[in-house]
Amino acid sequence: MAALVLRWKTFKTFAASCFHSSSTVAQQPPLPHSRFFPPLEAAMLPDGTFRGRVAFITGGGTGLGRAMTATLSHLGAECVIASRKLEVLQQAADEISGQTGNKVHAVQLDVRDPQAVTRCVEHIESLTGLPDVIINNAAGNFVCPSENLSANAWKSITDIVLNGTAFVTLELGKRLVRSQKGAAFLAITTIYAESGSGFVVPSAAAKAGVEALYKSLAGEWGHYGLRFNIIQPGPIRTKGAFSRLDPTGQFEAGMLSRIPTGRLGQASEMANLASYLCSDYASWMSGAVIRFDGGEYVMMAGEFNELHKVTADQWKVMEKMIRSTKGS
Ligand SMILES: CC/C=C\C/C=C\C/C=C\C/C=C\C=C\C(=O)SCCNC(=O)CCNC(=O)[C@H](O)C(C)(C)COP(=O)(O)OP(=O)(O)OC[C@H]1O[C@@H](n2cnc3c(N)ncnc32)[C@H](O)[C@@H]1OP(=O)(O)O
Ligand SMILES: NC(=O)C1=CN([C@@H]2O[C@H](COP(=O)(O)OP(=O)(O)OC[C@H]3O[C@@H](n4cnc5c(N)ncnc54)[C@H](OP(=O)(O)O)[C@@H]3O)[C@@H](O)[C@H]2O)C=CC1
Repeated sequence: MAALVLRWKTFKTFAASCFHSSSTVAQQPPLPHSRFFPPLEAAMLPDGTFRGRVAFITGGGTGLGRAMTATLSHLGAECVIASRKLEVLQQAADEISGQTGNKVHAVQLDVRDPQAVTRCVEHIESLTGLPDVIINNAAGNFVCPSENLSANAWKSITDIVLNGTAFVTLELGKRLVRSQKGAAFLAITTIYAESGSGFVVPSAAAKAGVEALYKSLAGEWGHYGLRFNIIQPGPIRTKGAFSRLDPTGQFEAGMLSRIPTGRLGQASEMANLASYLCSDYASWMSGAVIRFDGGEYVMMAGEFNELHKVTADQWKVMEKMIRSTKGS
């Protein structure tokens, strides 16, 4: 019994030193040069930009989805947010609506279920009419060595991200086409949709599929008045992402060091970009893929960017060696 208690105490100490939910894991401060890149939180578009418009946001009750909903609502949109946890959605809807004075509706939906998507869209149509803005933001993800992934784990992520986005996009798209009503679609993917990434393979594959879906429909459905754009965010602190991708917090410092702007992104910045892309100010933008990552992608890709570590003295030595080399 004593041994069991000791093992439990040891585990609790380990857990306390590891898990995000514990107060012992400090968030990394931004790097000093991030002062050159201060995030602006206020909505950048004029008041009323979305007045008379309806926006549908999947996963709109938490994280980035919630921030995008808040900004669109602030700019005058009537919003509908949908995901699995109705209580979370309802609380977000009430809080946002309380702040903006505009209606926010909460609708329970598991995007993996095509029949549920159809029912949800029927409900939205009767509630607000077909939306003018559709943001496919809902996602699932976790880090895991691929040799440990079960078939169901693969299916769970790809069903939410790729199939869920396709079900929502096709169900709404077909109705918009039939009604001859234009709309702006936006999908939230990630920078590794382009490069691929180990340890998040189902997410990488599904997000790449979402990008192909959106770029394809931008070509096919433009003449129906439908635009399709994509944002690839870099790291922005949300509970959903960080708890599943860096549960111990140990990778955050390394991540910051490879972001040239020296800080994580903020949800409000992402919300401003999303609002712009879904607004009439961007009516000539379709099929665009916007990387929004503080420069992280190119920093990781550039073969020589490691030379940041070279000191001034080391550069002198290296330069001397290079200059003294004659011929090949
Ligand atoms: C080096 C990196 C440094 C720092 C990174 C930090 C920050 C982030 C930077 C960039 C982020 C870039 C991209 C981000 C993309 C995102 O999508 S983030 C958003 C994440 N949000 C969510 O995931 C929210 C929703 N998620 C969920 O609901 C669950 O996590 C879910 C598992 C996806 C789905 O839940 P559900 O209840 O439907 O599923 P389960 O029944 O629980 O599981 C289904 C099968 O999956 C297996 N599973 C679950 N978890 C794991 C795990 N951790 N490892 C392995 N397998 C797992 C589970 O066992 C089931 O399979 P089965 O047992 O075979 O049945
Ligand atoms: N934060 C970051 O650093 C980055 C995020 N992203 C992307 O940004 C988007 C938002 O992520 P973020 O806000 O960080 O994380 P969250 O976990 O907060 O957001 C994911 C949302 O998806 C919803 N969701 C999950 N599964 C389903 C489902 N089956 N049906 C309907 N809704 C579902 C969740 O709600 P519920 O549980 O109620 O269903 C939740 O609201 C995602 O597309 C993510 O891939 C991309 C790159 C970086």
